[in-house]
Formats: sequence, C-alpha cells, structure tokens
Amino acid sequence: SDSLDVARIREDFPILQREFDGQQVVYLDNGATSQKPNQVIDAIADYYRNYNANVHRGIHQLSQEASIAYEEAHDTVAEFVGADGREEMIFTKNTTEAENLVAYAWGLNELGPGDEIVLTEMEHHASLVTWQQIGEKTGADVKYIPVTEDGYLDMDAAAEMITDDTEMVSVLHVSNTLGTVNPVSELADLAHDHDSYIFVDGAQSVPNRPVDVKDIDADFYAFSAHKMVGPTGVGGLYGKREILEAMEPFQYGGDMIKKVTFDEAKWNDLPWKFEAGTPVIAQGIGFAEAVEYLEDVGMDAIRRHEETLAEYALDRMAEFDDIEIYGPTDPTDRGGLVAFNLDGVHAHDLASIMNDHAVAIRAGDHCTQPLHDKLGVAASARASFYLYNTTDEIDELMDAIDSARQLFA
Ligand SMILES: Cc1ncc(COP(=O)(O)O)c(CNc2co[nH]c2=O)c1O
Repeated sequence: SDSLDVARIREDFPILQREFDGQQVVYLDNGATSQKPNQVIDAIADYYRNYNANVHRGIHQLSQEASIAYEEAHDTVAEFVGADGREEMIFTKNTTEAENLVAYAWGLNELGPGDEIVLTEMEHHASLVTWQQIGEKTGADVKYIPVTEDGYLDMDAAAEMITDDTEMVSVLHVSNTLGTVNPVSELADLAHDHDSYIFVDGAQSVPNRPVDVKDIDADFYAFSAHKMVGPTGVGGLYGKREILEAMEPFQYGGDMIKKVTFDEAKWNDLPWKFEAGTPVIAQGIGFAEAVEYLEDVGMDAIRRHEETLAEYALDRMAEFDDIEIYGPTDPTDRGGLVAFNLDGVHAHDLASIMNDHAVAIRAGDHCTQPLHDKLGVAASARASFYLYNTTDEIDELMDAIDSARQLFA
C-alpha cells in the first residue's frame, strides 16, 4: 500500500527533533502553519546563494535564471491543482490576499445594491470579513449558509439562498475549525445555475488532499504555501483564464504593465498583470519545491494518513465524557484536525499546559468568531495533523490533556 513512511519523512524536518526541557516537541498546529523540509529550505537558500536577481526585466544571466525559475514555479503550482498553466496561477502573499484581490479587483467594480454575496457560517475571517466589507462598500447583501448541528452545511438552505441575485458564492473547502469537507462541486453547480461566480478557499484542502480546480469547476481557488511545507509570504490564486483576462488589476506599478505613456497604461499578460512590483521570487521558488515534495509523498497517501490520525484522535477523545468535540464525527468525512474543549478548562489554559508538555496546539477562535458564537463557546483548542505526525504523538496529546484534567479537577 502506498502508506506513508513517516519515520523517513520526519528525517526531512529537523525542527521535529527540538526538545523543550528534555521533552521532544509534539507539533500539532499544522492548521496554522506547517513545518518545512530541508529540500524547501535548501531550494530557497540555493536561489539566494547562486542565482539571486530580479525577474522579468534583466538581460544578464542571473536575471534570466531567476526569471525562468520564478515563471516555471507558476507552472508547477498550477499543474498541482489542475489549472491550465501559469496564466491561471497568480502568486499572492497568502490566501487572505487572494480573497482581497478578487474582492477589490472584481467585487468593488461589479457589485451594487440588489446583488447578493453568499458565504457560509463556517467561513474564516479571510473571506467573511473581506466580503462583509465589500457588501458594506457596494450595497450588496451578504448571506450565510447555515451549519447544521453535526457540523455540515445545510445544503437545502444553500439551494434556496443561491438565487439569480447571487453574484458571488465564497466558501471554504475544508473548515479549519470543524474539519468539515464542503461539497464544493455541488455549490459550484448551484452558483453557475444562477450565473454567479464561486470562490473556493482551499487553505485547508490543497495541503492535505488531491484538488482539481477544473473538476470542481471553481472560478477562483486560493491556498497558502506555508500550510503545505512551503515558505510564508506566497500563496496561489487560481482563476479561470477568461475571468482573469476581463478583470481589472488589483495593484498598479512595474511588471504588471506592457506599455505606459503619460496618458495611459496597457496591462501585461497573465498572470503578471496581477503581480505588481518585485514579486515573491524566493518564496515562489520555495513554493514549487514544496509542491514537488508533496507530489513525491503523494496527496492520496497524505489524505489517508490524516484520516487515520483523525480517527485515532476522535476515538481516544471519545473515551472521555468531559471532552466536547466540534465538527463531523466521521473521520473519513473531515480534514485532519480536531477542535475540542475540556470541561472546566479554558482553551487558552489548556494550550498553556500542553505547552508545558512540549505539545503545540492552537487555542482561540481560529479566525472563525461568528462560528464560535454559533457553537456557544468563546474559544476552542485545536489539534491539527500532517504527514509527519504519528499516533504516538496523539497519545502524548491525550496524556497532556489528562494532566490538565488532574490539575483542574
Ligand atoms: C480556511 C482558511 N482560510 C484562510 C486562511 C488564511 O490563510 P493565510 O492567509 O495564509 O493566513 C486560513 C488560515 N488559518 C489559520 C491560521 O492560523 N490558524 C488557522 O487556522 C484558513 O484556515
């Protein structure tokens, strides 16, 4: 079977050997950011050491090498998510900037009173706050597809809420709080039946499972390199070519133009039209290396590994009646993360005790405050898994939770 050789993978991530007070770190905060293998670190260092130069303009050898590497990085990332080449793959700073790019470059210009933007109650602030603001600035109405008791989207409500007044449906593929995997192909069909665009937030899906944007038929699809063993500072925004061709640029300046006179400017070809100024060269090169690393491991194998870890974590937590778990209980129907609370212990206190045991988890609202309001909790703890985690590490998590239980009993 193509299951993961986790022991061999862990050798690529030196940070996993770190110890705090003699305890080896147990890193379970991958939903916030992933760790980076030597291959990615070395690729970025290699660029700075051996062919650092600015791109798109240089005549000299170094600039040509840097330009080719940066441009081909777009092809690598595009192919990874099933896009048709670099013309459909814009490098942004992160998923948040990708949402803002479409919100400003398309939303502000195209939306007005009477138009509707449909989100979900489980949206991350990157989309929720962005489209809420666009609604305020344009007069468009913002609606939220409800989340059911068991953590799924209410698709009957979705079918009613997406109408001919809907111009944009913006939904996350996998919830960073509930782990829910949303039916984005079905939502794309609903949006397109009403001539609406659909923006899919793939921050928690592209790193963890195979994604094919053409299969989903998304109009836009965004994700971040730092969650998929790549560097911070670069993300991918897929857009259908014909939509990007028709869209106004997001930022103006060098590189995004073809010709400038004192009277006007002509825009550059895709994707450079949306990459103003000196781009994220080193990060883009690191992004491509991260994609190649994940491809070598295999996205199906990663998805299955995370399902195994989620199932193990859910089973271990189900042994206790003082742990409340949020999101679907079926491990094959959710991402590799579990948000939870321990009765009587605030999530921040729990995370602090976890830290005393060198266990790194997240506590707070995970940038989904409206969802936490709906769940009726101010904060939750969250363990999120990746290709280098093990069930032994989940046992360490459970032992640390137990020490918190004893402390607060
Ligand atoms: C679903 C989702 N959308 C968008 C973002 C924003 O990504 P960024 O622009 O790269 O920051 C995140 C990051 N989520 C988290 C960041 O820290 N903890 C998290 O759960 C996310 O989980």
